[in-house]
Order: sequence, then structure tokens, then C-alpha cells
Amino acid sequence: TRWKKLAGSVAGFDRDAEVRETAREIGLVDTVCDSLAEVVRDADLVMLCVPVGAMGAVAAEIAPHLKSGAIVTDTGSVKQAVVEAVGPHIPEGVHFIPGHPLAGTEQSGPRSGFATLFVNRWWLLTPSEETEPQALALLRAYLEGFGASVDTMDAPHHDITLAVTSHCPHLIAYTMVGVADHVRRVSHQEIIKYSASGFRDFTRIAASDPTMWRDVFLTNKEATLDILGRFAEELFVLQRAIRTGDGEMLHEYFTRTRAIRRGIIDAGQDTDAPDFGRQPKPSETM
Ligand SMILES: NC(=O)c1ccc[n+]([C@@H]2O[C@H](COP(=O)([O-])OP(=O)(O)OC[C@H]3O[C@@H](n4cnc5c(N)ncnc54)[C@H](O)[C@@H]3O)[C@@H](O)[C@H]2O)c1
Ligand SMILES: O=C(O)C(=O)C[C@]1(C(=O)O)C=C[C@@H](O)C=C1
Repeated sequence: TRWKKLAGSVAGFDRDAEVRETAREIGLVDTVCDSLAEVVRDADLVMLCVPVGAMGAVAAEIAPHLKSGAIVTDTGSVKQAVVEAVGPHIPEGVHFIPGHPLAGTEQSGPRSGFATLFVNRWWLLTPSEETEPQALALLRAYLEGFGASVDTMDAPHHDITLAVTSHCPHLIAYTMVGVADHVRRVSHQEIIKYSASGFRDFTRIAASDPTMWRDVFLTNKEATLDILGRFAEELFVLQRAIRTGDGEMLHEYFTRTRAIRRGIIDAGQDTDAPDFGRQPKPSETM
């Protein structure tokens, strides 16, 4: 934020003392506070950045200390569960606008961010019918200051969309890496040595934070089970095509999926930029 002077001052808190220490060391924010009450007391904007399963408890703890007129948002990867867990704690006069930046890497912790992380990325907001347009406009302008593009949608639609574009792909990557781990005819050394780039991409995703992803699946249960059910059906169709030698079917299927990939690139939404997932240079840390 200091990078573009979007806020007068940024304060941060983490319950883990080691994280607070690192944040102080690298100058992540202007002030590192030692309690939740202290960090939100004078804040105009409060952003909750904890695993989805922890959002409710954090909201309950900050609620009595929130300033009237403040905006509370979050970065959680699932939205309906956050609406249900956080919403009831938000006092009258405070604006709650849930959010989700579609940007990140498999890294976590205070050293993993970099100033350009949100440039040209979507930041989804899921306001309700009661959300005041002025508060929404303020938050939108703030996030656009990071270089992000803001879209709004309702929370259930967010959750089914992200089940397709993020949550289930992560589960599939976790599964493939798990399968490689269980195959006894291929040694671990061979898997490491002969990892082709497809599998390497899977292992990057499968190195993501276990707590964050546990919470994603526990809280977006219905949507991920729906999409995984469809995935399993399609997998069986492809499995059958392989068994019966139905080359025509396989070719036609892969032609369709290639068109989807090309459509994503044409829309400028390719996330495989060469520097994606790299560690930040010190000059880029906020
Ligand atoms: N990493 C990504 O790619 C990414 C992208 C978009 C959204 N998100 C979402 O943003 C949120 C934060 O993810 P992150 O990658 O910044 O994680 P992170 O691990 O870097 O930070 C989360 C912090 O929350 C703290 N925490 C954990 N449990 C807590 C609890 N019960 N009470 C208080 N604090 C607690 C931890 O100490 C940790 O420092 C998650 O909800 C995640 O789903 C992550
Ligand atoms: O590390 C990655 O590439 C990611 O998968 C980041 C990713 C994503 O699925 O795009 C993961 C979860 C978040 O909620 C947002 C972004």
C-alpha cells in the first residue's frame, strides 16, 4: 500500500509472534500491533487475511473495537461461508463487503507477497443488497489502486465458479502428486529425476498451504462435491475411450479443451507469466 500511498498508514496483526517479528523486520506495514483490538481500533478499512475457517473467530474478537463507518473486507477463497461466519458479528454502522483476490502463489507467510501481485488480476467482491454503494465504490477504488480489476457477484455464484477454476484443480493436483507417491513400481528418485513439466506444475500447486486448502474444501463442500462428481464422470468417459481405443473421441475432446486454453490467453487472463510464483525482490516488498 505504501508503494502507491493508497492509505495514510497501514497497521497489521498476526496471532503468530514469529510472523509479527518478520513483518517488523521487513517493514511489511507501518505499524505491527500486538493485539486485534489495537490493530482495528482506528482503522477505516479492515482486511481479514486468515484461513477461511478462522474468519468467524477473528470477526467476533474485533467486533467491539471497530470504528463506526469502517469497512470490513476479507481475502478468503470461499465466500458464502465467510458471509455466514463473519456477517452476524459486524455491528450496525460498519460496512461488511467480502472479497477474494484471484492472485497468489503456493507460498504463504509474510515474505511471500510482492508489490505487483495484484496487477492485472481480478479481485472479486460479493456485496449484499444492503451494501451501501458509497462504501463499495471506496473499496473498489482502493483495490484498483493495487492494479487489480474489480468485479462483483453474489457469494454462491462465486463459490461454484471458483470450485471450477481454482478449488477442484487444486484437489486434482493434490491427488496426482499423492498417486505418484503411492506408485511402487516407480521410485521416488525416478519421479524427482524425470518430472516432466506437467507433473512439476502439479507439484507446485500441491505445495500450497495445507491449512488454507483444508478450510477451502470444508467450507465450499457442496460446490466442490458437485464439480468433482462431474469430473469423475468425465474421467470415466476418457478412461473408457482409452480402453476401447477410441482415438477419435480423445482427439475431439483434447481439441475442445485446447480451444478453452486459447480463449483464456486471448482474453489476457493467462496466469503463466514467466515470473509467476517467484520470490519477491526486496525492493518489491510492501
Ligand atoms: N495464498 C493464496 O494464493 C491466496 C490467494 C487468494 C486468497 N487467499 C486466502 O487468503 C487468506 C489468507 O491466506 P494467505 O495465503 O495470506 O495465508 P498465510 O498463511 O500467509 O497467512 C494466514 C495467517 O493467518 C494466521 N492465522 C491462522 N489461523 C488463525 C486463527 N485461527 N486466528 C488468527 N490468525 C490465524 C496465521 O498465523 C497466518 O500468518 C485465506 O483465507 C486464503 O484462502 C489465499
Ligand atoms: O498458486 C497458484 O497458482 C494459485 O492457484 C493461486 C490461486 C488460484 O487458484 O489461482 C489459489 C487460491 C486463491 O484463492 C487464489 C489464487
